[in-house]
Amino acid sequence: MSRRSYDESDVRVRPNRRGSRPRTKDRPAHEDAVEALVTAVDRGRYTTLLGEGTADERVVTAMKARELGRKGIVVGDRVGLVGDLQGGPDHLARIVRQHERRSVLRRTADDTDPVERIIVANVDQLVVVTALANPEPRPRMIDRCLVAAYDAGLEPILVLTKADLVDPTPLVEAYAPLGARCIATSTLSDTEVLAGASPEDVLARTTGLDELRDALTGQVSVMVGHSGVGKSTLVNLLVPDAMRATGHVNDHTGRGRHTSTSAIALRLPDASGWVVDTPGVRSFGLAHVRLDRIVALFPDLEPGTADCPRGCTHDEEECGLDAWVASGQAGPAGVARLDSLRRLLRARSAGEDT
Ligand SMILES: Nc1nc2c(ncn2[C@@H]2O[C@H](COP(=O)(O)OP(=O)(O)OP(=O)(O)O)[C@@H](O)[C@H]2O)c(=O)[nH]1
Ligand SMILES: [Zn+2]
Repeated sequence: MSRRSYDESDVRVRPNRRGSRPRTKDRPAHEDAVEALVTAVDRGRYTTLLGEGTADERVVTAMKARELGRKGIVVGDRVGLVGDLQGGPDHLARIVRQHERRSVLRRTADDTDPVERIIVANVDQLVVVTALANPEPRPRMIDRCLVAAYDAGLEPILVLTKADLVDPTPLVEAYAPLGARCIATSTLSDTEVLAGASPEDVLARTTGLDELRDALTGQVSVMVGHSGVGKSTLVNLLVPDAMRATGHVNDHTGRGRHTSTSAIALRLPDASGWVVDTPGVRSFGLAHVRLDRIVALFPDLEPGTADCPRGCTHDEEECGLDAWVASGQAGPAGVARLDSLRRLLRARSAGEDT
C-alpha cells in the first residue's frame, strides 16, 4: 500500500482512456486570472506568491476552484488566480488555471506502485543530499535519484554532507565520471552549536557552502535527502529566514519540533534563485520510468550496451555490460553501478504485469 505522507499530486501512471482525461481547455471567463507561483501546499490550501519581484509582490493563500477537478497542483506550479487577491490571513483566492509545466519530478512509493506522485513542478536541478556518515551513504538510493533526475530532464547535483567526519574523495571519484556535479560540505553539528558556538563560529567552520550557493544561483532547485543527512541545516545556512527544523529539539522552546511534512519553495537571498525543500524521502520508486529506458539513464554504462545482443535485458549472461565494466570503462564505481542498474531492472520488471 502506498502511504500518503505529504502533499504530492497523485496521478495514475497508466495512460487514461479517452474521455477520462481532465479537461484542460482554458476558460475565457478567467481571462482576468493573475499568475502566481505555488510555494507550499497544505491540506487543500495553497500558498502562492503573486507579482514575484515587483513592488506589488504578496503572499496569497488560495484554494483550488472546483472546475479544476482532480488536477494536482504542486509546489512550483504556475497558476492563475482570481477572487480575493489581497493576501493576508483572512483572504482566500481561487486557483482557476494551471499553467503548462516545463518539468516535473515524479516518484512512486515503490517500483510497482501504479500511483505516481509529482513532488514538484518547474524546477531545473535535483540536489541529492547524502551524508558521508551518520547516516551512511546509500549509493543505490543516489543512483535512483539520478535516474529520476535524468528522466525528468533535471541537472543532478550531489551534495555530500558531514565531510568533517569522512573524506568525500571516494564518493566524488565514483560519481564524477557520470557528469553529476559533486559538492562536499561540512558544518558544525548541533551538539557543538549547543555547546556555545556562535553563528559566526558556525559560518567560519562551514565548508562547501559557497560552492553550493554558486551552483544554485539563478536556478530553481529541489533538494531531496533521507532524514538526518543535514538537509535542513544546509537550507538554514542558504536561506537564513527559513528556520527549517533541524534534528535537535530545544527542550525549552520546543523549536525544531515542527518537522516539515510537505515540500516548500524558499527564495534564496537577493532573489538569486529558489530551493524547494522536501520532507525526508526514504524511497524513490521508479515505476513511472519505462523499463527499456532505464539503461539510458545510466550515462556511464549506456555506451557499454553497444556489444549487447539484440533485445538484451542487460540482466543476462550475454550482456555486454559485464565486459565493459570489467575493462574499467565505467570508472571506479562501475561494478556498484552495474549492480545498482540490475537491481533496479529486477525491481521494475517484478511489477511489469501488475
Ligand atoms: N558533524 C556534522 N554534523 C552535521 C552536519 N550537518 C548537519 N549535521 C547534524 O546532523 C543532524 C541532522 O541534521 P538535519 O539538518 O536536521 O538533517 P535533515 O536532513 O534535515 O533531517 P530531517 O530534519 O530529519 O529531515 C543534526 O544533528 C545536525 O547538527 C555536518 O556537516 N557535520
Ligand atoms: Zn545488455
